[in-house]
Amino acid sequence: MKVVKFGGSSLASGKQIEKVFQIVQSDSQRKVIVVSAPGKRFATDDKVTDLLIECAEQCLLNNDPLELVEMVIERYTSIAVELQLPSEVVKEIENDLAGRLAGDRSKPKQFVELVKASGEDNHAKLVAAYFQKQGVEAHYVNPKDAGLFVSADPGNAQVLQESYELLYSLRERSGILIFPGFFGYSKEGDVYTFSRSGSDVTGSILANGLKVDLYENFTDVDAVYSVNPSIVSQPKEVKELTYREMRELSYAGFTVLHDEALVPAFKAGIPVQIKNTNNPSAPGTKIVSERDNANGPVIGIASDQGFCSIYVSKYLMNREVGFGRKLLAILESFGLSYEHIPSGIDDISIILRESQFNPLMEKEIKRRIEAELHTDEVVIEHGLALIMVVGEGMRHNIGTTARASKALANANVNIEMINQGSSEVSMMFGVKEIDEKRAVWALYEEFFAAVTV
Ligand SMILES: Nc1ncnc2c1ncn2[C@@H]1O[C@H](COP(=O)(O)OP(=O)(O)O)[C@@H](O)[C@H]1O
Ligand SMILES: N[C@@H](CC(=O)OP(=O)(O)O)C(=O)O
Repeated sequence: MKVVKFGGSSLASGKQIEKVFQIVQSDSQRKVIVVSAPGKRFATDDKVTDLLIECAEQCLLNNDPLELVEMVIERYTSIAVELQLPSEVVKEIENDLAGRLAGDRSKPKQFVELVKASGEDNHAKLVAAYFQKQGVEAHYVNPKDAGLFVSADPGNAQVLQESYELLYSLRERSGILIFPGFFGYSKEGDVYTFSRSGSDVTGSILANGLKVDLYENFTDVDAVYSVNPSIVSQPKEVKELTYREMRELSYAGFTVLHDEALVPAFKAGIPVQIKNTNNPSAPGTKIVSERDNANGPVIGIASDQGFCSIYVSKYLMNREVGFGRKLLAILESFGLSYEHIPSGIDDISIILRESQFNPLMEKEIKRRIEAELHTDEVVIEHGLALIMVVGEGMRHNIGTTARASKALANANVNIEMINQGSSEVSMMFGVKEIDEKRAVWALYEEFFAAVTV
Protein backbone atom coordinates (compact mmCIF):
# COMPACT_ATOMS: atom_id res chain seq x y z
CA MET A 1 0.00 0.00 0.00
CA LYS A 2 1.19 3.52 -0.80
CA VAL A 3 0.32 7.04 0.33
CA VAL A 4 0.71 9.46 -2.57
CA LYS A 5 0.86 13.24 -2.15
CA PHE A 6 0.31 15.63 -5.05
CA GLY A 7 1.50 19.21 -4.61
CA GLY A 8 -0.28 22.38 -5.68
CA SER A 9 1.54 22.49 -9.02
CA SER A 10 0.29 18.94 -9.79
CA LEU A 11 -3.32 19.99 -9.14
CA ALA A 12 -3.33 23.51 -10.57
CA SER A 13 -5.56 22.81 -13.59
CA GLY A 14 -7.92 20.22 -15.05
CA LYS A 15 -5.17 18.96 -17.33
CA GLN A 16 -2.92 18.34 -14.31
CA ILE A 17 -5.70 16.50 -12.45
CA GLU A 18 -6.14 14.22 -15.49
CA LYS A 19 -2.45 13.31 -15.16
CA VAL A 20 -2.92 12.67 -11.45
CA PHE A 21 -5.83 10.33 -12.22
CA GLN A 22 -3.72 8.37 -14.73
CA ILE A 23 -0.87 8.05 -12.21
CA VAL A 24 -3.18 6.77 -9.47
CA GLN A 25 -4.89 4.34 -11.88
CA SER A 26 -1.60 2.92 -13.10
CA ASP A 27 -0.71 1.37 -9.71
CA SER A 28 -3.29 -0.42 -7.55
CA GLN A 29 -1.05 0.12 -4.48
CA ARG A 30 -1.86 3.85 -4.59
CA LYS A 31 -4.60 3.86 -1.98
CA VAL A 32 -4.45 7.19 -0.12
CA ILE A 33 -4.12 10.38 -2.16
CA VAL A 34 -3.17 13.57 -0.32
CA VAL A 35 -4.02 16.76 -2.17
CA SER A 36 -2.87 20.36 -1.88
CA ALA A 37 -4.91 23.41 -2.87
CA PRO A 38 -4.56 24.54 -6.51
CA GLY A 39 -1.06 25.99 -6.93
CA LYS A 40 0.57 28.11 -9.62
CA ARG A 41 -0.09 27.28 -13.31
CA PHE A 42 2.68 29.66 -14.37
CA ALA A 43 5.35 31.69 -12.56
CA THR A 44 3.24 34.81 -11.94
CA ASP A 45 0.04 32.92 -11.06
CA ASP A 46 -1.55 33.00 -7.58
CA LYS A 47 -1.65 30.06 -5.19
CA VAL A 48 -5.18 29.54 -3.88
CA THR A 49 -3.81 29.38 -0.31
CA ASP A 50 -2.34 32.89 -0.67
CA LEU A 51 -5.67 34.22 -1.99
CA LEU A 52 -7.52 32.63 0.94
CA ILE A 53 -5.17 34.10 3.54
CA GLU A 54 -5.61 37.56 1.99
CA CYS A 55 -9.36 37.02 1.92
CA ALA A 56 -9.50 36.20 5.64
CA GLU A 57 -7.26 39.14 6.51
CA GLN A 58 -9.43 41.59 4.55
CA CYS A 59 -12.50 40.29 6.39
CA LEU A 60 -10.78 40.91 9.71
CA LEU A 61 -10.12 44.50 8.59
CA ASN A 62 -13.84 44.77 7.77
CA ASN A 63 -13.06 45.16 4.06
CA ASP A 64 -15.20 43.47 1.42
CA PRO A 65 -13.33 40.35 0.20
CA LEU A 66 -15.61 39.88 -2.84
CA GLU A 67 -12.89 40.27 -5.49
CA LEU A 68 -10.64 37.72 -3.77
CA VAL A 69 -13.52 35.29 -3.24
CA GLU A 70 -14.28 35.54 -6.96
CA MET A 71 -10.64 34.79 -7.80
CA VAL A 72 -10.71 31.67 -5.62
CA ILE A 73 -14.02 30.44 -7.06
CA GLU A 74 -12.79 31.14 -10.59
CA ARG A 75 -9.87 28.73 -10.01
CA TYR A 76 -12.23 25.90 -9.02
CA THR A 77 -14.69 26.82 -11.80
CA SER A 78 -12.06 26.67 -14.54
CA ILE A 79 -10.86 23.27 -13.25
CA ALA A 80 -14.42 21.94 -13.02
CA VAL A 81 -15.21 23.15 -16.56
CA GLU A 82 -12.04 21.53 -17.93
CA LEU A 83 -12.96 18.25 -16.23
CA GLN A 84 -16.63 18.55 -17.25
CA LEU A 85 -17.82 18.25 -13.67
CA PRO A 86 -21.43 19.20 -12.83
CA SER A 87 -21.90 22.81 -11.69
CA GLU A 88 -23.06 21.59 -8.24
CA VAL A 89 -19.45 20.73 -7.39
CA VAL A 90 -18.44 24.40 -7.59
CA LYS A 91 -21.71 25.55 -5.99
CA GLU A 92 -20.85 23.45 -2.94
CA ILE A 93 -17.37 24.98 -2.77
CA GLU A 94 -18.87 28.46 -3.03
CA ASN A 95 -21.31 27.74 -0.19
CA ASP A 96 -18.59 26.20 1.94
CA LEU A 97 -16.32 29.25 1.58
CA ALA A 98 -19.22 31.68 2.17
CA GLY A 99 -20.07 29.74 5.36
CA ARG A 100 -16.50 29.95 6.64
CA LEU A 101 -16.26 33.67 5.87
CA ALA A 102 -19.54 34.34 7.68
CA GLY A 103 -18.27 32.42 10.74
CA ASP A 104 -17.09 33.60 14.14
CA ARG A 105 -14.33 36.23 13.95
CA SER A 106 -13.90 36.71 17.68
CA LYS A 107 -10.76 34.55 17.56
CA PRO A 108 -8.98 36.04 14.52
CA LYS A 109 -6.26 33.39 14.24
CA GLN A 110 -8.76 30.54 14.22
CA PHE A 111 -10.85 32.38 11.65
CA VAL A 112 -7.81 32.65 9.33
CA GLU A 113 -7.01 28.96 9.87
CA LEU A 114 -10.53 27.87 8.91
CA VAL A 115 -10.53 29.95 5.71
CA LYS A 116 -6.94 28.99 4.79
CA ALA A 117 -7.62 25.25 5.13
CA SER A 118 -10.62 25.42 2.79
CA GLY A 119 -8.19 25.39 -0.18
CA GLU A 120 -7.18 21.78 0.45
CA ASP A 121 -10.54 20.67 1.87
CA ASN A 122 -12.54 21.83 -1.15
CA HIS A 123 -9.96 20.62 -3.65
CA ALA A 124 -10.07 17.13 -2.13
CA LYS A 125 -13.86 17.12 -2.65
CA LEU A 126 -13.43 18.25 -6.26
CA VAL A 127 -10.75 15.64 -7.01
CA ALA A 128 -12.93 12.91 -5.44
CA ALA A 129 -15.86 14.02 -7.63
CA TYR A 130 -13.65 13.73 -10.72
CA PHE A 131 -12.42 10.24 -9.81
CA GLN A 132 -16.04 9.16 -9.24
CA LYS A 133 -17.07 10.63 -12.61
CA GLN A 134 -14.37 8.45 -14.19
CA GLY A 135 -16.10 5.41 -12.70
CA VAL A 136 -13.64 4.78 -9.89
CA GLU A 137 -14.65 4.20 -6.26
CA ALA A 138 -13.14 7.20 -4.52
CA HIS A 139 -14.10 8.93 -1.28
CA TYR A 140 -13.24 12.30 0.22
CA VAL A 141 -11.98 11.79 3.79
CA ASN A 142 -12.42 14.42 6.48
CA PRO A 143 -9.29 14.60 8.70
CA LYS A 144 -11.41 14.85 11.87
CA ASP A 145 -13.36 11.66 11.05
CA ALA A 146 -10.09 9.93 10.23
CA GLY A 147 -8.49 11.00 13.53
CA LEU A 148 -5.81 13.48 12.40
CA PHE A 149 -5.48 15.49 15.61
CA VAL A 150 -2.96 18.30 15.99
CA SER A 151 -1.81 20.89 18.53
CA ALA A 152 -3.76 24.16 18.72
CA ASP A 153 -0.91 26.16 17.23
CA PRO A 154 -2.07 28.38 14.32
CA GLY A 155 0.06 27.98 11.19
CA ASN A 156 2.47 25.70 13.01
CA ALA A 157 0.41 22.73 14.22
CA GLN A 158 2.15 19.51 15.28
CA VAL A 159 0.57 16.09 15.03
CA LEU A 160 -0.63 14.51 18.28
CA GLN A 161 0.79 11.05 18.89
CA GLU A 162 -2.61 9.39 19.29
CA SER A 163 -3.44 10.21 15.64
CA TYR A 164 -1.18 7.47 14.32
CA GLU A 165 -3.23 4.68 15.89
CA LEU A 166 -6.53 6.22 14.84
CA LEU A 167 -5.41 6.69 11.23
CA TYR A 168 -4.53 3.00 10.91
CA SER A 169 -8.20 2.10 10.52
CA LEU A 170 -8.28 3.97 7.19
CA ARG A 171 -6.71 0.82 5.78
CA GLU A 172 -10.07 -0.91 6.14
CA ARG A 173 -12.00 1.63 4.07
CA SER A 174 -12.87 0.62 0.54
CA GLY A 175 -11.87 2.50 -2.62
CA ILE A 176 -9.35 5.26 -3.14
CA LEU A 177 -9.24 7.78 -0.31
CA ILE A 178 -8.80 11.46 -1.18
CA PHE A 179 -7.41 13.20 1.87
CA PRO A 180 -6.95 17.00 2.12
CA GLY A 181 -3.40 17.99 3.11
CA PHE A 182 -2.12 20.86 5.26
CA PHE A 183 -4.47 20.73 8.28
CA GLY A 184 -5.88 18.70 11.12
CA TYR A 185 -8.19 19.28 14.09
CA SER A 186 -7.49 20.16 17.71
CA LYS A 187 -9.10 18.05 20.42
CA GLU A 188 -11.63 20.90 20.78
CA GLY A 189 -12.63 20.36 17.16
CA ASP A 190 -11.05 23.46 15.58
CA VAL A 191 -9.04 23.52 12.34
CA TYR A 192 -5.28 24.16 12.59
CA THR A 193 -2.81 24.20 9.68
CA PHE A 194 0.78 23.01 9.52
CA SER A 195 3.37 25.56 8.41
CA ARG A 196 3.34 26.53 4.72
CA SER A 197 3.73 23.68 2.23
CA GLY A 198 2.51 21.37 4.98
CA SER A 199 0.62 18.91 2.77
CA ASP A 200 3.98 17.11 2.58
CA VAL A 201 3.67 16.67 6.37
CA THR A 202 0.13 15.25 6.08
CA GLY A 203 1.41 12.66 3.59
CA SER A 204 4.16 11.57 5.94
CA ILE A 205 1.80 11.32 8.94
CA LEU A 206 -0.60 9.16 6.94
CA ALA A 207 2.27 6.99 5.70
CA ASN A 208 3.25 6.35 9.31
CA GLY A 209 -0.34 5.94 10.58
CA LEU A 210 -1.31 3.43 7.89
CA LYS A 211 2.12 1.71 8.01
CA VAL A 212 2.35 1.73 4.22
CA ASP A 213 5.25 0.42 2.13
CA LEU A 214 6.08 3.71 0.40
CA TYR A 215 5.27 7.43 0.61
CA GLU A 216 5.33 8.92 -2.89
CA ASN A 217 5.54 12.69 -3.17
CA PHE A 218 4.67 13.96 -6.66
CA THR A 219 5.84 17.42 -7.65
CA ASP A 220 7.02 19.27 -10.78
CA VAL A 221 10.68 18.18 -11.03
CA ASP A 222 12.19 14.84 -12.11
CA ALA A 223 14.24 14.46 -8.94
CA VAL A 224 15.82 16.16 -5.98
CA TYR A 225 18.78 17.92 -7.58
CA SER A 226 22.15 18.27 -5.92
CA VAL A 227 21.58 22.02 -5.84
CA ASN A 228 18.55 24.30 -6.27
CA PRO A 229 17.79 24.36 -10.03
CA SER A 230 17.05 28.09 -9.88
CA ILE A 231 20.74 28.68 -8.99
CA VAL A 232 22.50 26.12 -11.21
CA SER A 233 20.76 25.15 -14.42
CA GLN A 234 20.25 21.41 -14.97
CA PRO A 235 22.12 20.29 -11.87
CA LYS A 236 22.95 16.65 -11.27
CA GLU A 237 20.10 14.51 -9.98
CA VAL A 238 20.32 12.69 -6.68
CA LYS A 239 19.12 9.09 -6.98
CA GLU A 240 19.15 8.21 -3.31
CA LEU A 241 19.77 10.06 -0.07
CA THR A 242 19.22 9.44 3.62
CA TYR A 243 16.52 10.95 5.83
CA ARG A 244 19.21 12.89 7.70
CA GLU A 245 20.68 14.33 4.51
CA MET A 246 17.29 15.34 3.14
CA ARG A 247 16.18 16.83 6.43
CA GLU A 248 19.31 19.05 6.55
CA LEU A 249 18.89 20.03 2.90
CA SER A 250 15.17 20.79 3.02
CA TYR A 251 15.67 22.81 6.18
CA ALA A 252 18.44 24.80 4.50
CA GLY A 253 16.64 25.63 1.24
CA PHE A 254 15.61 22.54 -0.77
CA THR A 255 11.97 23.59 -0.83
CA VAL A 256 11.02 20.51 -2.85
CA LEU A 257 10.09 18.78 0.44
CA HIS A 258 8.92 20.35 3.71
CA ASP A 259 11.65 20.00 6.34
CA GLU A 260 9.20 18.54 8.88
CA ALA A 261 7.91 15.95 6.43
CA LEU A 262 10.54 13.31 7.06
CA VAL A 263 10.24 12.54 10.75
CA PRO A 264 6.92 10.58 10.71
CA ALA A 265 8.03 8.47 7.72
CA PHE A 266 11.50 8.02 9.23
CA LYS A 267 10.08 6.86 12.60
CA ALA A 268 8.13 4.13 10.82
CA GLY A 269 11.03 3.30 8.49
CA ILE A 270 8.96 4.12 5.40
CA PRO A 271 10.95 5.20 2.33
CA VAL A 272 9.94 8.44 0.59
CA GLN A 273 10.06 8.73 -3.19
CA ILE A 274 10.03 12.12 -4.94
CA LYS A 275 8.50 11.89 -8.43
CA ASN A 276 7.35 14.15 -11.25
CA THR A 277 3.64 14.36 -12.13
CA ASN A 278 4.64 15.66 -15.56
CA ASN A 279 7.08 12.81 -16.18
CA PRO A 280 5.99 9.87 -14.01
CA SER A 281 8.25 7.34 -15.72
CA ALA A 282 11.36 9.16 -14.44
CA PRO A 283 12.70 7.16 -11.46
CA GLY A 284 12.85 10.20 -9.15
CA THR A 285 14.71 10.29 -5.86
CA LYS A 286 14.41 7.83 -2.99
CA ILE A 287 14.93 8.85 0.63
CA VAL A 288 16.00 5.93 2.83
CA SER A 289 17.72 5.10 6.15
CA GLU A 290 21.04 4.07 4.63
CA ARG A 291 22.67 4.40 1.24
CA ASP A 292 25.89 3.46 -0.46
CA ASN A 293 28.41 6.25 -0.18
CA ALA A 294 29.22 6.53 -3.86
CA ASN A 295 30.32 9.64 -5.73
CA GLY A 296 32.24 11.52 -3.07
CA PRO A 297 31.53 13.08 0.30
CA VAL A 298 28.84 15.60 -0.65
CA ILE A 299 25.28 14.78 -1.79
CA GLY A 300 23.77 18.28 -1.93
CA ILE A 301 24.38 21.98 -1.41
CA ALA A 302 21.50 24.10 -0.13
CA SER A 303 21.34 27.81 0.56
CA ASP A 304 18.92 30.33 1.98
CA GLN A 305 18.92 34.07 2.63
CA GLY A 306 17.45 36.29 5.34
CA PHE A 307 19.70 35.58 8.32
CA CYS A 308 21.49 37.85 10.76
CA SER A 309 24.11 37.25 13.40
CA ILE A 310 24.50 38.66 16.88
CA TYR A 311 28.24 38.68 17.53
CA VAL A 312 29.20 38.97 21.20
CA SER A 313 32.76 39.14 22.49
CA LYS A 314 34.09 39.25 26.03
CA TYR A 315 37.57 38.47 27.28
CA LEU A 316 37.57 35.19 29.28
CA MET A 317 34.04 34.27 28.18
CA ASN A 318 35.13 30.62 28.29
CA ARG A 319 35.64 30.85 32.08
CA GLU A 320 32.31 32.50 32.87
CA VAL A 321 29.86 29.86 34.04
CA GLY A 322 26.32 30.52 32.72
CA PHE A 323 27.29 33.10 30.07
CA GLY A 324 25.62 31.18 27.21
CA ARG A 325 22.49 30.49 29.25
CA LYS A 326 22.08 34.16 30.19
CA LEU A 327 22.59 35.25 26.59
CA LEU A 328 20.02 32.78 25.28
CA ALA A 329 17.61 33.75 28.09
CA ILE A 330 17.65 37.33 26.80
CA LEU A 331 16.71 36.09 23.31
CA GLU A 332 14.06 33.80 24.79
CA SER A 333 12.44 36.72 26.57
CA PHE A 334 11.89 38.31 23.14
CA GLY A 335 10.39 35.05 21.81
CA LEU A 336 13.30 34.52 19.39
CA SER A 337 14.51 31.14 18.16
CA TYR A 338 18.04 30.65 16.86
CA GLU A 339 19.50 28.52 14.06
CA HIS A 340 23.23 28.08 14.86
CA ILE A 341 25.77 29.10 17.49
CA PRO A 342 29.37 29.06 16.26
CA SER A 343 31.71 30.03 19.10
CA GLY A 344 35.33 30.68 20.12
CA ILE A 345 37.04 31.15 23.50
CA ASP A 346 36.22 34.84 23.83
CA ASP A 347 33.32 35.19 21.42
CA ILE A 348 30.09 33.69 20.26
CA SER A 349 27.77 34.34 17.31
CA ILE A 350 24.09 33.57 17.33
CA ILE A 351 22.49 33.14 13.93
CA LEU A 352 18.80 33.96 13.64
CA ARG A 353 16.22 34.48 10.91
CA GLU A 354 15.97 38.26 10.58
CA SER A 355 12.23 38.16 9.83
CA GLN A 356 11.73 37.71 13.60
CA PHE A 357 13.25 41.15 14.32
CA ASN A 358 12.19 44.76 14.15
CA PRO A 359 14.64 47.67 14.64
CA LEU A 360 13.25 48.58 18.06
CA MET A 361 13.62 45.02 19.34
CA GLU A 362 17.13 44.86 17.96
CA LYS A 363 18.19 48.01 19.81
CA GLU A 364 16.72 46.72 23.07
CA ILE A 365 18.41 43.29 22.71
CA LYS A 366 21.80 44.93 22.15
CA ARG A 367 21.26 47.19 25.16
CA ARG A 368 20.31 44.29 27.43
CA ILE A 369 23.24 42.09 26.35
CA GLU A 370 25.68 44.94 27.01
CA ALA A 371 24.11 45.89 30.34
CA GLU A 372 23.47 42.42 31.75
CA LEU A 373 26.53 40.54 30.46
CA HIS A 374 29.11 43.37 30.58
CA THR A 375 30.42 42.45 27.14
CA ASP A 376 33.34 43.99 25.21
CA GLU A 377 31.52 44.14 21.90
CA VAL A 378 28.06 43.37 20.51
CA VAL A 379 27.57 43.64 16.74
CA ILE A 380 24.40 42.71 14.87
CA GLU A 381 25.06 41.96 11.22
CA HIS A 382 22.29 41.64 8.64
CA GLY A 383 22.02 40.28 5.10
CA LEU A 384 23.59 36.88 5.61
CA ALA A 385 23.05 33.76 3.53
CA LEU A 386 23.69 30.31 4.95
CA ILE A 387 25.07 27.62 2.69
CA MET A 388 24.78 24.04 3.83
CA VAL A 389 27.06 21.40 2.36
CA VAL A 390 25.58 18.00 3.19
CA GLY A 391 26.65 14.38 2.83
CA GLU A 392 26.93 11.24 4.98
CA GLY A 393 30.30 10.63 3.27
CA MET A 394 31.82 13.69 4.94
CA ARG A 395 32.38 11.66 8.12
CA HIS A 396 34.79 9.32 6.36
CA ASN A 397 36.49 11.79 4.02
CA ILE A 398 39.37 13.87 5.27
CA GLY A 399 39.75 17.35 3.85
CA THR A 400 36.17 18.18 2.79
CA THR A 401 36.20 21.44 4.78
CA ALA A 402 39.54 22.40 3.22
CA ARG A 403 38.20 21.69 -0.29
CA ALA A 404 35.09 23.80 0.37
CA SER A 405 36.92 26.77 1.85
CA LYS A 406 39.53 26.72 -0.92
CA ALA A 407 36.76 26.73 -3.55
CA LEU A 408 35.16 29.72 -1.83
CA ALA A 409 38.47 31.55 -1.58
CA ASN A 410 39.16 30.97 -5.28
CA ALA A 411 35.75 32.44 -6.08
CA ASN A 412 36.63 35.47 -3.98
CA VAL A 413 33.89 34.78 -1.43
CA ASN A 414 34.58 35.94 2.09
CA ILE A 415 33.46 33.35 4.67
CA GLU A 416 31.78 35.17 7.56
CA MET A 417 31.48 32.01 9.66
CA ILE A 418 31.79 28.24 9.55
CA ASN A 419 29.90 25.68 11.61
CA GLN A 420 30.28 21.93 11.40
CA GLY A 421 27.13 20.14 12.61
CA SER A 422 27.83 17.71 15.45
CA SER A 423 26.29 14.90 13.38
CA GLU A 424 29.08 15.49 10.84
CA VAL A 425 26.71 15.16 7.90
CA SER A 426 26.65 18.90 7.30
CA MET A 427 28.88 21.92 7.19
CA MET A 428 27.51 25.44 7.26
CA PHE A 429 29.10 28.52 5.69
CA GLY A 430 27.76 32.00 6.41
CA VAL A 431 28.41 34.48 3.59
CA LYS A 432 27.03 37.87 2.57
CA GLU A 433 23.77 37.56 0.61
CA ILE A 434 25.35 39.17 -2.46
CA ASP A 435 27.93 36.35 -2.52
CA GLU A 436 25.39 33.51 -2.17
CA LYS A 437 25.10 32.46 -5.82
CA ARG A 438 28.82 32.76 -6.51
CA ALA A 439 29.52 30.63 -3.46
CA VAL A 440 27.03 27.93 -4.48
CA TRP A 441 28.42 27.84 -8.03
CA ALA A 442 31.95 27.45 -6.70
CA LEU A 443 30.99 24.64 -4.30
CA TYR A 444 28.95 22.87 -6.98
CA GLU A 445 31.91 22.99 -9.34
CA GLU A 446 34.22 21.66 -6.64
CA PHE A 447 32.07 18.73 -5.50
CA PHE A 448 30.00 17.81 -8.54
CA ALA A 449 31.86 18.70 -11.74
CA ALA A 450 33.63 15.32 -11.79
CA VAL A 451 30.71 13.27 -10.46
CA THR A 452 28.83 11.04 -12.87
CA VAL A 453 25.24 10.39 -11.79
N1 LIG B 1 17.40 20.78 -4.83
C1 LIG B 1 16.19 20.86 -5.41
N2 LIG B 1 15.76 19.85 -6.21
C2 LIG B 1 14.56 19.91 -6.81
N3 LIG B 1 13.71 20.97 -6.70
C3 LIG B 1 14.08 22.00 -5.90
C4 LIG B 1 15.34 21.99 -5.22
N4 LIG B 1 15.44 23.13 -4.50
C5 LIG B 1 14.32 23.84 -4.72
N5 LIG B 1 13.49 23.18 -5.56
C6 LIG B 1 12.18 23.67 -6.03
O1 LIG B 1 11.11 22.92 -5.47
C7 LIG B 1 10.02 22.98 -6.38
C8 LIG B 1 8.98 21.93 -6.03
O2 LIG B 1 8.42 22.21 -4.77
P1 LIG B 1 6.99 22.93 -4.63
O3 LIG B 1 6.94 24.15 -5.48
O4 LIG B 1 6.66 23.08 -3.19
O5 LIG B 1 6.07 21.83 -5.32
P2 LIG B 1 4.60 21.34 -5.10
O6 LIG B 1 3.71 22.32 -5.80
O7 LIG B 1 4.61 20.00 -5.77
O8 LIG B 1 4.33 21.23 -3.63
C9 LIG B 1 10.69 22.79 -7.73
O9 LIG B 1 9.92 23.30 -8.79
C10 LIG B 1 12.02 23.54 -7.55
O10 LIG B 1 11.94 24.84 -8.07
N1 LIG C 1 -1.44 24.92 -0.02
C1 LIG C 1 -0.60 24.99 1.15
C2 LIG C 1 -0.03 23.65 1.53
C3 LIG C 1 0.86 22.94 0.52
O1 LIG C 1 1.48 21.94 0.84
O2 LIG C 1 0.96 23.46 -0.70
P1 LIG C 1 2.01 22.97 -1.89
O3 LIG C 1 1.89 21.49 -2.03
O4 LIG C 1 1.52 23.72 -3.12
O5 LIG C 1 3.40 23.39 -1.47
C4 LIG C 1 0.49 26.06 0.93
O6 LIG C 1 0.51 26.70 -0.10
O7 LIG C 1 1.28 26.28 1.83
